Amino acid sequence: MTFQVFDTTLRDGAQREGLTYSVVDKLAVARLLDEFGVGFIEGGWPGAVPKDTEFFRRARTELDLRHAVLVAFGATRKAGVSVADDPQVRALLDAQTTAVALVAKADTRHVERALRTTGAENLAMIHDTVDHLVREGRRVFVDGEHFFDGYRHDPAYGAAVVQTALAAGAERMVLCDTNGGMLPSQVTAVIRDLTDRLGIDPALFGIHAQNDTACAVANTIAAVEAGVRHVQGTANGYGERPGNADIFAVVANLELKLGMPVLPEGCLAQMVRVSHAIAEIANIAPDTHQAYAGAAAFAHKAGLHASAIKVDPLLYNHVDPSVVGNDMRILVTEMAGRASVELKSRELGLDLGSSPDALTRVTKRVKELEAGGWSFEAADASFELLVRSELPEGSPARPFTLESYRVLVEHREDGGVVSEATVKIRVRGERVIATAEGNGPVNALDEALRVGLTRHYPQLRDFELADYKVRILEGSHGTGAVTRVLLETSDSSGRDWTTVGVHPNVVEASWHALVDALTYGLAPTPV
Ligand SMILES: CC(=O)SCCNC(=O)CCNC(=O)[C@H](O)C(C)(C)COP(=O)(O)OP(=O)(O)OC[C@H]1O[C@@H](n2cnc3c(N)ncnc32)[C@H](O)[C@@H]1OP(=O)(O)O
Ligand SMILES: CC(=O)C(=O)O
Repeated sequence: MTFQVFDTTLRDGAQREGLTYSVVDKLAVARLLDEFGVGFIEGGWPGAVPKDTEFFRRARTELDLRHAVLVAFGATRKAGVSVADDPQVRALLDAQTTAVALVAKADTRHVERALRTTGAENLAMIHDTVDHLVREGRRVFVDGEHFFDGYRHDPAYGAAVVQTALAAGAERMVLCDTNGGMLPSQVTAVIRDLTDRLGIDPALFGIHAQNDTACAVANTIAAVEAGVRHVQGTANGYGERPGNADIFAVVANLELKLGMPVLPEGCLAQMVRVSHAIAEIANIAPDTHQAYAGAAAFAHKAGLHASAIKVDPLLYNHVDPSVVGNDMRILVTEMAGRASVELKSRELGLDLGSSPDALTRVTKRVKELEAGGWSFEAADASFELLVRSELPEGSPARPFTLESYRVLVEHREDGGVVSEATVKIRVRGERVIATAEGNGPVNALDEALRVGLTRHYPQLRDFELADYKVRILEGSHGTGAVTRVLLETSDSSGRDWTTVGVHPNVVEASWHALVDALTYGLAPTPV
């Protein structure tokens, strides 16, 4: 039976607190999911959510999906109502998708207490709705809500729901862990028991796992190992409460661990791009530590890791990062050894391997500086300048030498606060005194330096201070607190680079980061 990858980013994913898609967002996410190669995209609940009705209307002309089938989601008919007269069911047909997913109650406690009807009427609701939609030419998937809880409570009723849905023509019966409370062993036990009880192929089942025990991906994989051949999930695990099974981790595990080619050729490598693009649309910062797709998924900090990676990257990576479109990164911190520093330098295009003394000096220097509060992990440009200073060719010359700087903060009677900075510097043999105002001391210093330097370095006009982060670090070993500043600079060519400065005084810490930023950015040979 064909394996089905069913994405519900636009339905269950949209149930995440704080996430709201516009119709245009939904169309863009659907295109991305299609590029990732999922087989089904559940677009929302037409008739219940006006935006979803509109999404399906526009999808008809604006989406040209290559891999995926669009699915409209809704509920079984209401109790005591004829299916043909149920406006929600009508709305599902009006969405004009080839496939429909129906949520159906599968737990007697929900039937009796939430639906306030009988088990027999709920089975009739399932039968009538599936039958009606199939007769209207739809492929129908039935999501058995609270299936696992319900089955553990009353297995005979859970089995009756499955039989009813499949007999009425449902293509797959999706077993839902709606409250997300299952563990993998419990998922396996229910599927085995259900399969034995009904004597049917578990490939007819699907799995939809919420993540309340942080086991959604594991539960999904357990279901597949028990024979299920339809998996549901969402991009980056977005969803109701803690979320849903992360479709990226599910698919990568299936392809790379279980050897099941569930995506079209070449699509797995789109993962990181698609994951980040969807995060961008959802306006949620990508989770750096997300398995497979996170920027830190293959980032190595420990010196011992790096020393083995130098021999063979796979010694410390569970898969080759490039198969999911990710990269391995070496982080240089206080935990670095010589191998980490050498590999990181190589990543930056510098050869420390043939200068063992320089390698030792840089490693020692990194450890000393990190002990004093510096952090090179996110400040590649400062690290690169440090490495270059130890190489025979030396670091790029500072674009100026400092005589002094001074910063004033003026609180004005009208409530305005203005900073003013004066720098006295030597640029190419010339003494320059420059003054500028800014909205803060660092901005004023940056402006004053630009005033003083731009005549000699016109490209400075193109530099932009993109981000500025300050962290106060507790003093250790009896020293006072220090301030660490991370400065991100960018230019119009798309280059961006981060520098670090540390000092008890925040302005001086910022100054160090600023000087590194200009030195790096103005280096004659781009570094
Ligand atoms: C497990 C899941 O996450 S499934 C997805 C859930 N998603 C959503 O709920 C998002 C969209 N929902 C909505 O916009 C609204 O809840 C609507 C339009 C569906 C319903 O709104 P309302 O008519 O105001 O009803 P309300 O939300 O209060 O209650 C749901 C109704 O559906 C009924 N219902 C619940 N589950 C089912 C089901 N599986 N099959 C049929 N009817 C159901 C309830 O009994 C209740 O009926 P009642 O109004 O006759 O008591
Ligand atoms: C259908 C669904 O989202 C659930 O049961 O969790």
